[in-house]
Amino acid sequence: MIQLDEITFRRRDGAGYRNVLDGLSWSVSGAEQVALTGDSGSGKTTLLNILAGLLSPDSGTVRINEQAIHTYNAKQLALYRRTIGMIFQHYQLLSPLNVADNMAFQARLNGRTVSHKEITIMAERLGLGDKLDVYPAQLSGGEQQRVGIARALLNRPSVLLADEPTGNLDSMRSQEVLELLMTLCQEQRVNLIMVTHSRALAAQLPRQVALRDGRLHE
Ligand SMILES: Nc1ncnc2c1ncn2[C@@H]1O[C@H](COP(=O)(O)OP(=O)(O)OP(=O)(O)O)[C@@H](O)[C@H]1O
Repeated sequence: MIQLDEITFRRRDGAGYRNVLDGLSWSVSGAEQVALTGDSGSGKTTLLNILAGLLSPDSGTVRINEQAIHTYNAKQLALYRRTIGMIFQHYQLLSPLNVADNMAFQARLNGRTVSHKEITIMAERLGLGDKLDVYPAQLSGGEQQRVGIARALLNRPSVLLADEPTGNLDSMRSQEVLELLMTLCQEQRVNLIMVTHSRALAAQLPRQVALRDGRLHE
């Protein structure tokens, strides 16, 4: 459950400032899957970063599952960030760890025990069943992307923020990864917010919103 009210976020623009987000309000119910679209520079990544607690709005309120994160201090935000999942175009896998350990990394960092069985099941679902012992450098871009998805989901997040999660993949792979992401989020009842430039991908999510002039349009 996400509730944003009257969010304003400004960036320096030449000599002055510009409101990238300008009185933005938005409500997303639990486990809803939403595609976030908008022109380049419209503020999509800024909005994801606010939802992730990486940026604070200049004004307005941000409630994620009843947590008023706009009131949080740095320590509280760090704890909050552990409860959400983030998938970015650059998957940031850890090169000295094999696929299995990369998958479990985030959950373990949060003190959650991840069994080998859990890792194996997730790997099978993502078509990585025979890759658990190999290292990121030996994987294709699509495989690395799927390890990133597994890592986020094994952490059992309540919200998954995905910024162009299929950005580096060809259209067939993008389609595959999107379908997996949607299915797994549905099964785990995870709120999925996915930024994409692709109309074809956006159209497959049950809800689409476009960021324009600092606000969201359904
Ligand atoms: N660190 C920064 N300092 C100043 N301005 C920034 C910074 N990061 C982004 N901006 C500006 O804020 C605006 C929104 O950027 P943002 O990255 O959120 O857009 P976006 O919709 O995600 O774009 P894209 O689709 O190209 O990734 C842009 O005008 C950008 O130039």
